[in-house]
Amino acid sequence: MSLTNPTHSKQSSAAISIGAFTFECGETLEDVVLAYERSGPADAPVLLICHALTGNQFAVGTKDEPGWWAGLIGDDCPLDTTDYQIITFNVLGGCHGSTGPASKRKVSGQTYRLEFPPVTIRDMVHAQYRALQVLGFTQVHAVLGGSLGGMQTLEWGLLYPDFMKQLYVLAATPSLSDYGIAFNHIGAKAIKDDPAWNNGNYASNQQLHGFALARMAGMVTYRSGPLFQKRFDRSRSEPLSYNIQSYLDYQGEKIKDRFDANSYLYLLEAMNHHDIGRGRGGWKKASSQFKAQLHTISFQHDLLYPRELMEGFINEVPGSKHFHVETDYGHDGFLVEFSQWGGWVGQQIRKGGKASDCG
Ligand SMILES: CC(=O)SCCNC(=O)CCNC(=O)[C@H](O)C(C)(C)COP(=O)(O)OP(=O)(O)OC[C@H]1O[C@@H](n2cnc3c(N)ncnc32)[C@H](O)[C@@H]1OP(=O)(O)O
Ligand SMILES: N[C@@H](CCO)C(=O)O
Repeated sequence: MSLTNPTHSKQSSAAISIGAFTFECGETLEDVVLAYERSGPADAPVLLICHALTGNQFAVGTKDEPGWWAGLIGDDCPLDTTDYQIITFNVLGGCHGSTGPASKRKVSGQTYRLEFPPVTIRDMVHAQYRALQVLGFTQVHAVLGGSLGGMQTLEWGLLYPDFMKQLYVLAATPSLSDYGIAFNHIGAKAIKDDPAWNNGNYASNQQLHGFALARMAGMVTYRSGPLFQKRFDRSRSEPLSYNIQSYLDYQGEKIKDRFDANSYLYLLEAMNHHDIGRGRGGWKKASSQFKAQLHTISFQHDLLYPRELMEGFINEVPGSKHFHVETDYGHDGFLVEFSQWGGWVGQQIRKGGKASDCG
């Protein structure tokens, strides 16, 4: 294990080797590495955070580059780093330091690209479990995550039901809806039909116009009509271009700078395949197998994981709790407006203690 880029005495990022790992598909990779971020006192109970599709291990980040849950995590914040330590892994199949399609094979030095094994949500969880074992943990206090991170959280509760006391699933359902698969299909097709993609052997992410299109289609489902209406209201900065158009163009270009297209394809496929009922007699039967207390949070206007689907699921899980957030953000509500729902999470974690929010 190597420690790199520590930002202050209580926070560090590193990568850990879990050795040979056999995927659900039966393929084995010899030297699998998971990158992770760790904050808070080393002897405190662990809150394990699972990231979403284009997320990474930097949930906390640094002062100069705050992480994607920086407003939720910290001293006296809902995820309180005076009482808990926070650990976040970059998923197996990701592109921020964990082994994935953009990684190089150890012996030949060749990039895996499409020779990387198909990765499932269950593979991601098994790999993180192995990494936590290597780090010396036998239990965590809670597992939390939104979207793809919520799918991992659900699988954590079923694959390792005694490993945690609580689960927090934000904006995720027991399986991905046909509506979700439909948009993933449009995104995947936009990438694969781009000649520059070249069957995964692209010279550079920057050339992939199809990747930009995939992100643009995704962004429409991560936000909502009301948000776009309030933000843009048919406004234009140029005579022939609406601001919603330049916004989507901008988001499409931005993804190419921060994510690998093959990794994106693998993670879309993992989301499509996600189904807690697979091999467990269906999702209702699986729902009875959680031992940790399950908490779910839905977000108004979430087209992909709507409130009705989340509540239909949670009603099957005895002792579980649900919180619905009124927001214009839709699905991406789990990345913003922490003051709306962070207090509820903090209160549940602390079992009725103070419900602070840090901004
Ligand atoms: C849990 C996870 O792991 S998910 C991973 C987290 N993801 C990320 O951190 C990256 C993805 N980012 C996001 O999803 C968002 O930034 C959020 C949800 C964190 C915050 O969203 P918002 O505050 O609504 O900002 P949003 O991303 O929609 O847009 C702002 C950007 O669009 C640009 N923009 C806004 N309007 C326009 C326009 N009309 N034309 C061009 N660009 C525009 C802004 O300049 C800004 O640019 P910047 O990102 O370079 O600063
Ligand atoms: N907008 C987030 C959530 C997608 O589910 C992301 O890009 O990861």
